[in-house]
Amino acid sequence: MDTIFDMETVALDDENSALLIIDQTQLPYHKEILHLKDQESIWDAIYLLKVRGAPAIGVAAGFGIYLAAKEIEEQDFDAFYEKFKRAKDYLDSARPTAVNLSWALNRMDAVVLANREKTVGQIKQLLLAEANEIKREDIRVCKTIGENGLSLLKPGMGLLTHCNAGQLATSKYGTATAPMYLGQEKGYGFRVFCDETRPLLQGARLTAYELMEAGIDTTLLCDNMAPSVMRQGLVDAVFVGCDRVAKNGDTANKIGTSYVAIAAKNYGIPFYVCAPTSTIDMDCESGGDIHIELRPAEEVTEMWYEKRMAPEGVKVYNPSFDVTDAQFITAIITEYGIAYPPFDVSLKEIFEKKSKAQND
Ligand SMILES: CSC[C@@H](O)[C@@H](O)C(=O)COP(=O)(O)O
Repeated sequence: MDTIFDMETVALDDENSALLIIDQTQLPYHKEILHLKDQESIWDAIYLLKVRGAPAIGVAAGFGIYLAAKEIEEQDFDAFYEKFKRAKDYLDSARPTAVNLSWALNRMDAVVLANREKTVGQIKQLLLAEANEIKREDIRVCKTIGENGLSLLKPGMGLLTHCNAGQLATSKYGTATAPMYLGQEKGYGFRVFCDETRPLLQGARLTAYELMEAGIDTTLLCDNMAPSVMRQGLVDAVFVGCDRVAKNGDTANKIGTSYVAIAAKNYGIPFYVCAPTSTIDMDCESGGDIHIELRPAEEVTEMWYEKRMAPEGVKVYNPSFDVTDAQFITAIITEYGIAYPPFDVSLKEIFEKKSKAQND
């Protein structure tokens, strides 16, 4: 168990009824696998960002709700479903912004409802199969996003990313990092700048760590440095992940993403959002409808310091995400192709392509 690539971000130990995750709050210095056996610890792991990143949260939710279902003793469908629904709503409340959490739980719910004529034992087996499929799909989807993203790049380019939309935020490859990893395999020699991403430093602790483990030329930036390196001509393209993309292309991602997008537009640098279709919410009209998670003040004032840094009693505003307006986004890279503005048209086409592929 040497590098992050030998470990799985999220896995199921069915025999011992446990969800296994790498504790991301301990990285990069401690590689610890947590064995989560009850719903409260799974909820906590999501809320406390031990498992994080939209796709990885979705995979964890799939396995998590399967484990909850497995524990339900009732054999009568209605009694089983009542408890299942309660467990689903509970997990769904762990974090509000990444749509993959409710997307995965709704997918599992649909399996239960479509099989109400079967025995509860059979339904549990179908839930296991669906949770495994959510994970397998995530791996396939990230690889295809990587190939689509790489088609836009040339060897030797300078790339910039914000937050962690890497292997640790997904089951494999990541989304924004997938073109970087695939490029590395082909000897593209990218130079990657990663923003530290305050307040939780996912860029410094996680992205820098995983890119370096893959042997990629990595430079860490404080969050206020991106415009400076862009002005010096060191950045040819920006790649970021996302937590929810609205129908019009407005995109919620980790706080700070929107200012990177605004700076990129100012310097004429393409700004790409890497989005599995599971993260595109066609029921959400625009960024204004996205629920932005507010997190505890201590993450800003205390968490990364030996003693409290900010004055006692200061008011703190700590939103976890911001919305990048569609006008600053050059393209949205999905597993079904690359969507260009106007996004209300191109995203619709992406979903038409998806439903055609699923029906063929
Ligand atoms: C492929 S992960 C995409 C996003 O989920 C990621 O960039 C991000 O914003 C994660 O936020 P986090 O609060 O760490 O879960």
